[in-house]
Amino acid sequence: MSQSASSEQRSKRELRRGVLAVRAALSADDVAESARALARQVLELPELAGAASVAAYVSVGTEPGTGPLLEALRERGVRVLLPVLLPDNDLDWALFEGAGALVRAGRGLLEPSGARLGPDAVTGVDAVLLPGLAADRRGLRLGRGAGCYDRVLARLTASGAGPVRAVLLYEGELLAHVPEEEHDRPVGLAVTPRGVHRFGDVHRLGGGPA
Ligand SMILES: Nc1nc2c(c(=O)[nH]1)N(C=O)[C@@H](CNc1ccc(C(=O)N[C@@H](CCC(=O)O)C(=O)O)cc1)CN2
Ligand SMILES: Nc1ncnc2c1ncn2[C@@H]1O[C@H](COP(=O)(O)OP(=O)(O)OP(=O)(O)O)[C@@H](O)[C@H]1O
Repeated sequence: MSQSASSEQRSKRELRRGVLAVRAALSADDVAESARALARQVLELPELAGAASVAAYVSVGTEPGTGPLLEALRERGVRVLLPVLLPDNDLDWALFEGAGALVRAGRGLLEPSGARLGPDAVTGVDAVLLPGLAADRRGLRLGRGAGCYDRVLARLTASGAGPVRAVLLYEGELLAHVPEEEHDRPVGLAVTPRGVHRFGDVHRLGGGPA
């Protein structure tokens, strides 16, 4: 198990490098245009139509952009929770209260400056929009490698909460296969600037909600 896990870990590292190199070549205009398109795609999701609360993230650099999306969700009256990175790589959460209430944090991140709601706050939302670097047709997702969102997905499962889980990606990051470790849990959909990709329950691995 440790043998195959470490080869999967090496594959994950290589894949992350490749995706980040492609993202690094995007211009600021590319990122801004994609962010607008991504906002349109997410806002049109029927899965989000009745959502009162959504957990999202504040994009930085060339990540799939969430700026226009965060503003639009807030305008809709949606309660938007944003992550705050904890020293052990778990995530705390605080409310999005406008771009002016975001502060520079470690590791190049922008985080909300308001009251912390606790790591379990994410179990009370209707939808979670996850950052990621790639996903495959089973819905398995590759993240930055700190395991932050693996913890979030595990926490959702453990609590029995069933929010929509959607990873935001660029189109080219939808792959036939991403390396899989035992702790990986699938998401339900991927949203890109071009469209929505729903992953069938038939491919769902053990541990997820029915
Ligand atoms: N915009 C954004 N916010 C997010 C995440 C994310 O991927 N994107 N996260 C997703 O989990 C969480 C923060 N987790 C992080 C974990 C590790 C590193 C990190 O190791 N950064 C490198 C430099 C940048 C990089 O490699 O991409 C470092 O500090 O060396 C950054 C964020 C919550 N907030
Ligand atoms: N539920 C969990 N609790 C604590 N640590 C975990 C959990 N799930 C995974 N991890 C740890 O997180 C580390 C990174 O895992 P992995 O490489 O799959 O990250 P990732 O999914 O790419 O990143 P992220 O979840 O941050 O987006 C691994 O060492 C793994 O053991």
